[in-house]
Amino acid sequence: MVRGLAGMAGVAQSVQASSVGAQLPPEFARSDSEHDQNQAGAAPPEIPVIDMSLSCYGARMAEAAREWGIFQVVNHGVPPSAVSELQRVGREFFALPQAEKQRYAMDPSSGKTEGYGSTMQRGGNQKTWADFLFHNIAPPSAVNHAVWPENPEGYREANEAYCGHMRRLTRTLFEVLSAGLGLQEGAMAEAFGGDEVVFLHKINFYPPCPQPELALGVAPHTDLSALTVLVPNEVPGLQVSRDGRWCDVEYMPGALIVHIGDQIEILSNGRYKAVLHRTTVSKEKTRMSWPVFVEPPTELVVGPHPRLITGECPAKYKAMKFKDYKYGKINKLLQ
Ligand SMILES: O=C(O)CCC(=O)C(=O)O
Ligand SMILES: [Fe+2]
Repeated sequence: MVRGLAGMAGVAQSVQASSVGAQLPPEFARSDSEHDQNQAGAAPPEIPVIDMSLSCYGARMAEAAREWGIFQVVNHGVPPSAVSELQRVGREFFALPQAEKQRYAMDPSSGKTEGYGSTMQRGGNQKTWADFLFHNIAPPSAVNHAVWPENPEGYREANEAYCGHMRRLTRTLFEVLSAGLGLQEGAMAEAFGGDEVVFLHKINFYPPCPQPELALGVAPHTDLSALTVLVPNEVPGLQVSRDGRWCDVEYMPGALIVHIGDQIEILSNGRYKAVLHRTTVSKEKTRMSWPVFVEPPTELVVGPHPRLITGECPAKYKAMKFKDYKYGKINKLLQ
């Protein structure tokens, strides 16, 4: 499995600034192995949609986490106004002049992993067609408001309001997914740090690309997080790998997309699967997405839950501090 990482090695130059020519600059071209594996024939299977207002949704959600590692949720309780306000401030931030966005530039080489940047992946040889903004939104001890944009107006309020909804939704997802493993409802929340669980907000901005069939917005990867809750805009592009083919995630107005990340796969000792995914880009349209990565605090050790290690099913993963896992994955030392 390719275990790349979305968007950690940032460079200040923006993709938006590169998107003027008729041809794709060569450093953005996909490698051969990432060209479409879609075969002709049967229609690809559809990503599960879970209606959280139904009484029996828990079993379906657990099944989706086992079989797919991704699902969409509807009737999730996050008000549409909170989502549209989050999208508005994100759109308006990316519409600001380059110099203003640059004030928030990230610089991972000096330890500044939050802020604005462009993705450069796989040893820096291949760029992906995306600009982004990263910052923590919770808990308060992990938040640095200096990297939150001052403009547009309402940016902070929109992020804080959305964060409250993410905390509530995540609590429910953790409970349901714990129960699906035969664990106590509170097991997952506790294993990922209780009130100290970290919410990292990212905004992805994929401008129109002159040769979209040659480029990718985000290269194939699984998320480092425990889970990720993502709002897309209406432009399709997210794909997940299933039985050797890439399946499109259909845009469903009002739905949120939940990815199982590496930490839940590890905690569940492989019963739930972190989803391998990537994004394609469009020739005419700007795609945007707003993922919130729900992560353990950096010093917390995550490993398979003791109740899920048995004689028949020994531990499949090494327990380690989240910061060591992150470092290892970013530097491709794992696997
Ligand atoms: O834009 C998307 O839909 C997915 C982005 C993604 O996978 C990521 O930022 O980790
Ligand atoms: Fe991702």
